[in-house]
Amino acid sequence: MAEQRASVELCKGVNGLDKVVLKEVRGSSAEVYLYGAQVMSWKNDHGEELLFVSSKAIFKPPKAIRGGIPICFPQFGSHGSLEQHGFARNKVWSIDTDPPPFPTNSSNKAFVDLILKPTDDDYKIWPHWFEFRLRVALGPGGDLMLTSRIRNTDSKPFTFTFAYHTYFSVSDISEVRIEGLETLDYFDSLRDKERFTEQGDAITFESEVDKIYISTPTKIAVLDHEKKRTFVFRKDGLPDAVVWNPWDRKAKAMPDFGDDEYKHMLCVEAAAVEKPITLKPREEWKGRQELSAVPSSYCSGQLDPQRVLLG
Ligand SMILES: O=P(O)(O)OC[C@H]1O[C@H](O)[C@H](O)[C@@H](O)[C@@H]1O
Repeated sequence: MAEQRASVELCKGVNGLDKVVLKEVRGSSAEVYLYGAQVMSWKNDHGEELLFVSSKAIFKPPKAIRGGIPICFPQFGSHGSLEQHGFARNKVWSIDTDPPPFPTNSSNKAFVDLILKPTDDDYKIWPHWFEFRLRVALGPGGDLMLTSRIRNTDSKPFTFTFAYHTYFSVSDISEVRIEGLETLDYFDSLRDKERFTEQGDAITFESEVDKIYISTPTKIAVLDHEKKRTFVFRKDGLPDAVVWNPWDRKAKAMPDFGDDEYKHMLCVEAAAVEKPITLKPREEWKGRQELSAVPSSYCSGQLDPQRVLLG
């Protein structure tokens, strides 16, 4: 049998938008659109889609695409004077053919490097020169790794907030719980961004949620009982975690989101919001999010969050 190789291919996606398709030896894959540097698909080695993309998503600039992993930069949400979630998700990025080296060995991964540099028009909106490099990599086991490196190429400092706005695909939101955020403080965006403390239990969903958990552990688990699947979420350089589900009322109000789709998605987002990041000239910041999807049979048919979180 011919040896399977990891592959990276540039091709056309919805509406002729450029996308890069990453494939790994055991069959997992990921798709990254140059529009927004947005991961729009992540499939395991059985070909099952792990990310949610709305059936009503609009693949047309200048609006951000509803689903996948949009990048919120240089502003998360409405925490500043820029448009909601900043402009990085509305820009066409380029393939970076000569990125500065990474300290880790990437020879056994399918990956692509993308870059965003501001134009003169962008500079008018946010008057700072920077280079934003994103590496999207798929590990041999199907793990999806996103690494952002943002460098200040200006002569004055700048400050930003950031999030990997990850839309997970779930069987039914009422069957899902998050482990790893209990007892933490959070800002509740539905209550004037006021600060509260989460109670001791795992987080479950029965109404709209829009919270920014502050200084979370680096590892979080999203357990989907019906699918018998656990997403394990690791992050680095991104102290906070946003959790969002619009529920029925807000779903109906969003033109690019189906009325019932809130049942099948959950956003959990590695973020830096509470303490904005400041970069001096020539300084670089790095923020990483790593996702894996583990079948529950991994734990002998039992979902054992302690093992998932500590393992
Ligand atoms: O509709 P968007 O601009 O993509 O934002 C979608 C959502 O993103 C985040 O999760 C925010 O916390 C929410 O407040 C916001 O509604």
